[in-house]
Amino acid sequence: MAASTSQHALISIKPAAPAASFSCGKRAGNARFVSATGCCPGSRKFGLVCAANSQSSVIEPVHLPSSPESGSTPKKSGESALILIRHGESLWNEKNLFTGCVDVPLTPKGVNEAIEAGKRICNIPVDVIYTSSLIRAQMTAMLAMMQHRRKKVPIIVHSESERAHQWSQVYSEETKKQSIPVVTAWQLNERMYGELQGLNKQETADRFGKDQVHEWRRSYDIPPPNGESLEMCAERAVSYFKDQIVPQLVAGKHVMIAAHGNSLRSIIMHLDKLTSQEVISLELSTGIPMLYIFKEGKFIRRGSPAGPSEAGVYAYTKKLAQYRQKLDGM
Ligand SMILES: O=C(O)[C@H](O)COP(=O)(O)O
Repeated sequence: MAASTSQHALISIKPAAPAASFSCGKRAGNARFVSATGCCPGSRKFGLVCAANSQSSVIEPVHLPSSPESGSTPKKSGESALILIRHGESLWNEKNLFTGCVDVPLTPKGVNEAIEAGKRICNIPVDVIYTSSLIRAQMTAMLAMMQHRRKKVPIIVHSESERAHQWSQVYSEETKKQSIPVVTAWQLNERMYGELQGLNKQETADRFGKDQVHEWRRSYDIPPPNGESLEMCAERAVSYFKDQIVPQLVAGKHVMIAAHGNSLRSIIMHLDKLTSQEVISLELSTGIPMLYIFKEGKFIRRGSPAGPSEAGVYAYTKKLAQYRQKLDGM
């Protein structure tokens, strides 16, 4: 199997390994997730506190935005929207370099992708945004939200120190209603690509063989040299999703996650119950939003909203259609 690029498909399941068939909602086979048991040393590196210590920064955003009167989102509606978006093209995507946890910004094309992604989701409610601690995901989230018709202001929640937290408080309830908290979490970072970080993907394939490089890039449990496998990435990303993000959805909050090819692959693997064989073929394009509806404890995949007026998304759920009508009336 040739090393595949992840640039051309929204969320495509390619015919990869023999007998790997994809069916949405199929039970997981040998996919397994282990809860993170401690703080990643990387949390210090990124200047962020670990999940266990950052409860307030994650929980607090629930109080920040909106009430139904503010044109925001219905509470306890029994369903919530979950938007996943891989960051737009980065400078190292453009150069075809392994990036991992190296913190590089978007290219102009990536900026455009983020803006276009924002247009696709501009009618879908968002109450809280989660991004990784990396600038390419944060830029994508911000640029996308600039397109939203509700025109709320995304505000990064700073939790790196008590002072940063205190000094970024907002003292107007009205202003808070017009804001969307943006929670940054290292757990959503791209998989750490180890000694491949900074290497050219094509040159690496030429040197080590394309099968070896494909195994490093797409297998579930084989890590690149001194890096994280998808399984290791899932241990932190899926644990964070379950511990911090699912409670928001359960509380009726609509959530957007801007993250990375592999941290999102691990979350999608969990949501769609893909097996470790099936996930090999899962590819995510840069800057394409994907919508899930969380209802009665289940995640229903709705694909990618094709545009701001895509009928299917709004026809599918009454609540989204009502939200859209409200925006039309504003
Ligand atoms: O970290 C990277 O290089 C990319 O964001 C993802 O790379 P991959 O498609 O090789 O996993």
